Formats: sequence, C-alpha cells, structure tokens
Amino acid sequence: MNATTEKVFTILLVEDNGGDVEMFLRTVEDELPRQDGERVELVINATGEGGLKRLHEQQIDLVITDVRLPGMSGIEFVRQVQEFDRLIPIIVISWVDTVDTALDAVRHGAFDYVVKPFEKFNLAARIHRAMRMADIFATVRQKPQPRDVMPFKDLLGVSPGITGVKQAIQRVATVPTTTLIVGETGTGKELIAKAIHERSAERAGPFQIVDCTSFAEGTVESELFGHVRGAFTGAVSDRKGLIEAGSQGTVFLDEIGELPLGLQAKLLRVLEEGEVRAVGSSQQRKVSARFIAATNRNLMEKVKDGSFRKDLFFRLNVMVIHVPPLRERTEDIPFLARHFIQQFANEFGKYMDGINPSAITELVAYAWPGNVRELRNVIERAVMLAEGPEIGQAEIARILRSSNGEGEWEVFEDYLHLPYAKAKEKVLEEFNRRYLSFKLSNHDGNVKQAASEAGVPRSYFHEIMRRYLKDME
Ligand SMILES: Nc1ncnc2c1ncn2[C@@H]1O[C@H](COP(=O)(O)OP(=O)(O)OP(=O)(O)O)[C@@H](O)[C@H]1O
Repeated sequence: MNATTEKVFTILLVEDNGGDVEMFLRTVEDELPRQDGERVELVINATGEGGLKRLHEQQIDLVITDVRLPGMSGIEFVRQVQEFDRLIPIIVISWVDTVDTALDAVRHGAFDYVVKPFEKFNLAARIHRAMRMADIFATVRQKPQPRDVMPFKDLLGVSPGITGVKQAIQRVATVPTTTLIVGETGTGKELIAKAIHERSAERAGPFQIVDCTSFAEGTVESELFGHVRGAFTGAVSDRKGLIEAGSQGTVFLDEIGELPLGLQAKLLRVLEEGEVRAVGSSQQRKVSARFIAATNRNLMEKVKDGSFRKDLFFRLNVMVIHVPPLRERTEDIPFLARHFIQQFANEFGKYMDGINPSAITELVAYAWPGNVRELRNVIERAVMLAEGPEIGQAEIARILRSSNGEGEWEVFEDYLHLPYAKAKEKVLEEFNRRYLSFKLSNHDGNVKQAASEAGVPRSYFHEIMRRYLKDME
C-alpha cells in the first residue's frame, strides 16, 4: 500500500491522567484492529478547551474524553463537540463513581462510554466499533443534508436505508400530500408516520390512528365515517368517525391493504374530495387532514388479484416510502440494540454496561422476521434475564434459538422458580412470541399467509401479534 492510498483515522483523546494516556497508547498500538491501509493517529489534549481547538484545526474522526476534566467539564465538552459536528462519534471515559455523568453524556448524544479501570481488549473493541461507526457517519455526511431539520428522537438508525427514510420524511412533511409507507411488520411504519406528522403543518392537530384490521364485521363504515342518530339499531346519537376525528391533523390508515373492497371507493372519495358522509346521512362533511397509509402487503399484487381497487392504488402510490427490513440494514442492529438496552435497563431499574461484541455478531447474523419489534423484544428479554452488567453472546444465542423455535424447552426453565400463575403467563407469552415469529419468518413477514398457515383469521393473527410481539409488559 503506498502513501497516497493510506487512510489516516485520527482519534482525539482528551485526558489529563498520564497513566490513562499511556494505557490508550498501548491499546491502540497492541490491540486495535485496522482495516487494510488504515493508520490510526492519536492526538492528545489534557483539557476540553485544548480539545476543541484541535477539532477546529484538523480533521478528527473520533473523540474520546474523560468526564472529569480540569477546566471545562466533560459534559460541556461533549455538548460543544456535538454542536461542532453531530457526526463525530464520542466515547466518554468514566470512573464507577461518575457513571451517571457518563450516562448523561450518552443521553446527550455520546456514542458509548467506558468505565475505568480499563481492560485492553474491551477498550480496543469499543474504539473499533466507534471507528467503524464513524465510517458509516462519513458516508452520511457526503450526502447533502436538509438544513434546519428537526432531529429524529425516536426513529433511530445509521444505515443508508434508514437515512434515506429520514430524508424522505423531511421531504414529504413539507408537502400537503398523501403518503404511502410500505414495509414488513415491525419495521417502524407507525413511527415514521408520526415523524411525518410532527414535521408537518398539521402537527398541532391530532395524530389519529385508524387500524384497518381491527374493525368487527359490519361496523367498519360507521367506525370510519361516523353515523347519525337512528342510522341503525343502537345508533342512539350522532357520532363522528375516526377520519373526522383526525381533522386538522393527520389520519394514519394502518394496514390499508386489509380495508374491505366496498369501503375503498368511499375512502378514495375522502382522499380526493376531502369529504366524508356519515352512515345514515345524506350530507357530505368536509375533512381537512393529512393522510398517511401503511401496508406490509404488496398492493400491486392485490390489485392484480382483484382485492384492492386500482384507482385507490394509483392515488396512494405517489409519495411512497419503502422501509427496508432490518436484515437489509444490519448497521442499525448494534445501534438499536444499545438503545433498547438502556431503555429496558432504566425501565427495570438495572445497571447495564452494554453488550459484548460477539453478542452483536449473533444479532447481526439473525434474519429478524419481526424486524425492529422483534429485536426490541429480544433485548427486553436479555436485559430481564441478564445477571451481570453486560449482555453476553450465550444469552443472545439462546434467546434467538428460542425465537426461532429451536432450543426446545430450555427457555422455560427460566420460569420454573416463579409462582404457577406467573410462570404459565410467561410460558404462554413465550409460546405466542415463538409461534408468531416462526410463522412470519416462514412467509417473509406476510401476515395473510402466516395467518392462513396458522389456520386463524387474519384479524385474529393481527390481534395476537399486537399483543405478544408489540410492547410486551
Ligand atoms: N428505527 C427505529 N428506531 C427505534 N425504534 C424502532 C424503530 N423502528 C421500529 N421501532 C420500534 O419497533 C416497534 C414496532 O414499530 P412500529 O409499530 O412502528 O412498526 P410497524 O411497521 O408499524 O409494524 P406493523 O406493520 O406490525 O404495524 C415499536 O416499538 C417501535 O418503537
């Protein structure tokens, strides 16, 4: 490799303790893996002020800083680095007694934190992970980013796939148009719809979810469009429908592919004319709302088999956001896993230090038929069962085997110490989770086919998916 093709990766280390600086130098020298043709340079400063000066003077790819610094505090330094460039990953160094401050730094955007005393291999693994993340961030930087954009707080990910989705959200939010979000179950379609709403002119209004799978036979029309008093037995007073309830805001039509054919023409009228007619009424009422529809189905196929109207398809198929499945954006897996670990650690009141790199390898190799929702559930379980501060490879492998329907009854042993009722409830949860994931993975996330193989109506399959694959308590 000649000098012109050598890539220099520069790490800025802000640390005033000579012993720790020495440890970093040795770690980088002895343990840190390099990519072909990559040279790592360590730039050292003892203060935050000095570190910021370096940041303005030369290209820095990764920042590592102690939380306790002479002069400017570590947290203030992190804040100023973020202000200078949000895409430089920051690793925070802490002692056990300053872990809260380090966690605070992570909440404010630091990429990771390490706790002293260091172990060389662990430190090298974390630096290496941050370096590869910096590479990903660099590819994001090369693409023109819209200015003055609202940061995405809930929709996380660094992959080109999710970055493209975020850019599409920014674009569609500024135009008053109907949007269609297409993606497998659990890819974040509802989160995306909310993100559009929050950035749109309708953000002060309601975000009304209309789940097209959840209506009982015969009540759909009145649920959607409302009814007037006396329209049918039991209609004792006028009632607004879900679509009107979203007026001045956003109506999110979830699983639009499941809307009965007879109602599709009425929905088309709402989209085209902005009018609804309540059941039993002869008058049209104006509805001013943004419409976002979502589906995990191939609507074009549904048009071909006659179960979806072509005119509605064309009306929807203009501003389309395709959300890639998680297995096609594996860069997001470590990122999301760490986020969910912190989320559940807080929820369960546990101290968690992170996840072992080999456990990450397990996660990346898995196919994720239930996508981010399934990853969230796996991490929830891993945090719940973790006995130490770090999630290990063996735990992840075992949980994934059980998600996959392998591992036999081994997993139920976790519950043997619980009282009977609680244990039964947990086993049922586990069974449902496994069963649904297995069926979904057999059919590449296609709910209709999975439900048909399971021999239950699609609406019921959706209901148990919602109960057991989503936000489990
Ligand atoms: N990019 C992401 N960052 C953080 N959390 C995510 C992301 N994508 C999905 N999630 C989480 O995964 C779960 C499922 O997301 P969501 O309900 O938006 O998916 P969906 O595609 O609408 O699913 P379905 O098709 O089954 O209705 C939620 O808990 C959500 O918060």
